[in-house]
Amino acid sequence: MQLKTPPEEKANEVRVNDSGSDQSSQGQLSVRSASKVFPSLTGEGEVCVFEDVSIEIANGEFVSIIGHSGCGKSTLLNILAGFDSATTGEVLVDNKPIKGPGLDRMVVFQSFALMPWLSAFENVRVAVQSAFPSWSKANVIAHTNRYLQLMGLGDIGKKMPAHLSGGMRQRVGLARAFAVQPKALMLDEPFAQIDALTRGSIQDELVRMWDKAGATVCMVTHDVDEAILLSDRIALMTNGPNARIAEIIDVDIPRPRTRELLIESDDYMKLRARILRFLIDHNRRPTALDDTAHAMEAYPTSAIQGHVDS
Ligand SMILES: Nc1ncnc2c1ncn2[C@@H]1O[C@H](COP(=O)(O)OP(=O)(O)OP(=O)(O)O)[C@@H](O)[C@H]1O
Repeated sequence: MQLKTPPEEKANEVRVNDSGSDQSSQGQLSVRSASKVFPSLTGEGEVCVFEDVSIEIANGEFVSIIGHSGCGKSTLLNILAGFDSATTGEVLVDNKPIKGPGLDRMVVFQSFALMPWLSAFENVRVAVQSAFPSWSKANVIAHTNRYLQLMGLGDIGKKMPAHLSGGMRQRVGLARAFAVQPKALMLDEPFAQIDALTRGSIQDELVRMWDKAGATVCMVTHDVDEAILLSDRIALMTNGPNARIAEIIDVDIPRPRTRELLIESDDYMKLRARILRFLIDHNRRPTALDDTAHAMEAYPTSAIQGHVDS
């Protein structure tokens, strides 16, 4: 079985973009002893969502974060994206403090976040133009078309987001994110609103793009199978308030991974059981959900089963 290029090797690759200039694929993310405190929603006092969270994500690595609702996964992603800041601790990209959003870190949201007044093509083109202001118009258009095609969107560029399915919209979101050639990509439950069959093919496209682009990826998901299918490592968070990263698990399953191979794999089964056990043990309502059947319901198998069934 062929192994994917290791992250450290990918990190050393030099990509040549359409402008002809070299762009190294650096994108190391560091979260060091970070905490986040919000004013309480009741208006009284404060709530520490997570505390003492530390994780180093290497250049080109794909890391997923899993934990129960409210433990602060999206908050952590927002901090990495620069939309918010940690209350204490350090959050760095390539060893430099993150001070705000930037085109070196693109975010793909569950809700797609496309500009509804622009066509699919324009959504991507505008981002490419902002990222590479010195490029000629022809280069920007060619680059935009290339990424639309890579996501299987060659024919739909003129369509408006409202006229696209959820799967198509998310393909545009991913094309836009990768077209900017960011150092790091934050994915906030990117497939949550997409039906299981479409999800499988977009996940495949995501892996293909990621493998080509060499960007670091940090993804939040509730889907255990999706995390195992896509990730190099999976960080498991305890419940909030005061959530922490309890453990970070290596996914030592060779790439390329297919759903068919995964369901035959003992390593996959063991890993899946380990993560589900963690989630059951950390459930807020242990008596109501303390069996695997309920956990399977809460953490769907769609990423694997949906595709195999098709
Ligand atoms: N701006 C804010 N002000 C106050 N509290 C906030 C703010 N943003 C998030 N929170 C609180 O922080 C906690 C963590 O929210 P967050 O969305 O990061 O959790 P999550 O793990 O991503 O949850 P889910 O899986 O449901 O998306 C929640 O209790 C939420 O109410």
